Amino acid sequence: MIKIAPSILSADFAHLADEIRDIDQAGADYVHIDAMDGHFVPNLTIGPMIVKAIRPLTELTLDVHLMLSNPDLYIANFAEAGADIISVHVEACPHLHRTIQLIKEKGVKAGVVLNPATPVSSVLPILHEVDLVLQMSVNPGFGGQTFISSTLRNIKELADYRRTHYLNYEIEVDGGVNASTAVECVEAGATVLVAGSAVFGEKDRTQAIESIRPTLRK
Ligand SMILES: O=C(CO)[C@H](O)[C@H](O)COP(=O)(O)O
Repeated sequence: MIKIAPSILSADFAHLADEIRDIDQAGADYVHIDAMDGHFVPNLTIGPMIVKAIRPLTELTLDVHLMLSNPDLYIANFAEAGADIISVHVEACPHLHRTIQLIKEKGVKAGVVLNPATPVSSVLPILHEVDLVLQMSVNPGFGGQTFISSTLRNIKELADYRRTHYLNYEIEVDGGVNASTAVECVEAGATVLVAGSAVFGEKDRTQAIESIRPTLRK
């Protein structure tokens, strides 16, 4: 089954608790939480305090995507706040292996993230250590952007590597995912689809989630 991870970046922050309960009842698998620092990406969003506030509202997996220049400084805070998965950008981690170990030592699943222009070769040495690889299909920082289809090549490469090396990491794709782009992502090998505006921009979240969840699987 393909997992759907609504990104709360597109939620109504004045009613965040209602938005979380709504996607929970609508069949979401993860709550995707984008933490941005105004330095690694040109936007400021969510910190550990918000993750802590969300934690008692749902038993869904809290999938935290750190778009921070120095993620090592904040991993403990996000883990203690209740994150289930913490993902860090390869472009932001000069000591990626150490950062991934730091996440795992906190008892949290570890993910590595690639920007659209980053080659898969940059994460090959860490793929046997991670639970998830997040392929950005837009340049990170904002919701509502157009899907960059050249990133499908990376998804295919990650899926091929997973198969040929008998690994189990999830392949998550984030940015411009909707009912039509979701099909190509899953055909390429993605197993988790992040969707912000395609879920929170719709009134009926059950229908929105089901229209994004393709039935086919590679
Ligand atoms: O990480 C992100 C932006 O950096 C968001 O999760 C992503 O853009 C989701 O929004 P949308 O589905 O509207 O493209």
